Amino acid sequence: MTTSLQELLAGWITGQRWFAGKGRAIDDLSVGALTELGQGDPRLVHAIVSVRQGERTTRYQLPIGLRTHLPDRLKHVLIGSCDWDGRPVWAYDAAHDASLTSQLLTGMDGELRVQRLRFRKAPGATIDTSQRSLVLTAEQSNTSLVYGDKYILKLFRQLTPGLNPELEVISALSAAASAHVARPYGWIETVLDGEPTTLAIMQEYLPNAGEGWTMALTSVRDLYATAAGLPAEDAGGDFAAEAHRLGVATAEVHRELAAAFPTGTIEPPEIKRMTERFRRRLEKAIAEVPPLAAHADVACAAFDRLADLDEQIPVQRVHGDYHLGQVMRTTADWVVLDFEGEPGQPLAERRALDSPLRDVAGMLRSFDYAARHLLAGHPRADSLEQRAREWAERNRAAFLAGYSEAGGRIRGRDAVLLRALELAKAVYEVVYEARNRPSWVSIPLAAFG
Ligand SMILES: Nc1ncnc2c1ncn2[C@@H]1O[C@H](COP(=O)(O)OP(=O)(O)O)[C@@H](O)[C@H]1O
Ligand SMILES: O=P(O)(O)O[C@H]1O[C@H](CO)[C@@H](O[C@H]2O[C@H](CO)[C@@H](O)[C@H](O)[C@H]2O)[C@H](O)[C@H]1O
Repeated sequence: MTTSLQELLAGWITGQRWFAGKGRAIDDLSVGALTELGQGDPRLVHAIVSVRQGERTTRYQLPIGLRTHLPDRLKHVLIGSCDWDGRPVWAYDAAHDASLTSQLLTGMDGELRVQRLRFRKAPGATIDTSQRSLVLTAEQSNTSLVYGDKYILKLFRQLTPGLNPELEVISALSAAASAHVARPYGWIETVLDGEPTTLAIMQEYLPNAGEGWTMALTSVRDLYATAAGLPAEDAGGDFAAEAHRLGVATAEVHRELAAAFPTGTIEPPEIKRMTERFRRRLEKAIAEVPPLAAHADVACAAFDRLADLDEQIPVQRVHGDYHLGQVMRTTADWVVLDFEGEPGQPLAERRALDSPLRDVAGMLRSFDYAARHLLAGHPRADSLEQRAREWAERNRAAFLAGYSEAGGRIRGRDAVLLRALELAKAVYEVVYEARNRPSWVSIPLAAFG
């Protein structure tokens, strides 16, 4: 008896890093759309599957490879054996097969349409279809393929109907000649629930760039290793000049976003509603992570002060999930990645206008994270606490100075909004860490001190 592709997928999908419903049984897996992207051997098939677990149904995108003979190099991504067109074949995760992923490049270059799949090329782009792909090992909720040193293609695994905010933003900023985004080359889309839905985005790959988070940690490590008493500015690997430059880049990105998309203001009654939302999230977070209760008064005091703010707040499109892991330093400047907004939020919310200070708050929190995350389990944690504080303060101040000097607005009572946004982000982080990295919960908890 042969196993159906459906049965194979149900057994395989739960073990994938990007599968969001780990730990819960699958009640049903159905293949919603199956598109053959070729006829040969190997052959590429694009599947969209719906996975029902209890009340929740989630759709995932799967590029599946089919071969009659499976080479050793693909055995680690085997899904199983099934019948296809009356013949037994091996099915495997095609993201790892460069001889099949090249079809994604040629598809975009030729603006291919197959059934409901539509391959698109960015205006004015030329795609070099000879590039071969490798899967990025740090894959998390999505799968990224790097083609040579030219392109990076992000395949969204979990699908949400609608235009992806990332594509919308990088297309607009790239058209406005921004120095702070990696230019788009193409994308793949389909229609889900009647809405055009982005399946993958291909951007320029930044081959010699350093990740902001890694660079910041290198600096923190240097400071920890420096003799006590030596000020941060005299320790090797000081990051403050980079933090300042990042502040400048952030203000420029905000200016570009404000020029490319609508802007507005929110009035005091809406500000009150916003603080009520913050309070509700705090209550839910406390129910999930009880140690947060000890800090509730600090957060509530900040939210109260915001609720009393009797002035308008300017709003515009923002990044929405801004932190050091989302920025890369090229030899020329800082480049911002991943304009997708906060994962897990509905698309409408992720595209909604917001205060640019929300991004500023996100990055300020990230400096605190970088300073403290090496403390967990460190034998000299107590004595290094002061150094961590010093590093965070120095880089937060440099970032804010760069942001203001480049025209980013932080004046008057903006500090009240910034503080409330920082603590709202810390509440989000407490829940995020409790779910994903429980040993890190102490980092956002320290934000309420
Ligand atoms: N244009 C790029 N050039 C080089 N590396 C990139 C580029 N875009 C992303 N990366 C690398 O891929 C990682 C994940 O990218 P990101 O867009 O944040 O994906 P995810 O949504 O899965 O977190 C980044 O941290 C970075 O190391
Ligand atoms: O996966 P994304 O990059 O979209 O963002 C999520 O994961 C981030 C962690 O990787 C998380 O950020 C938190 O940890 C960072 C260090 O790893 C730190 O710099 C951030 O300040 C902190 O919020 C992010 O919140 C989450 O949405």
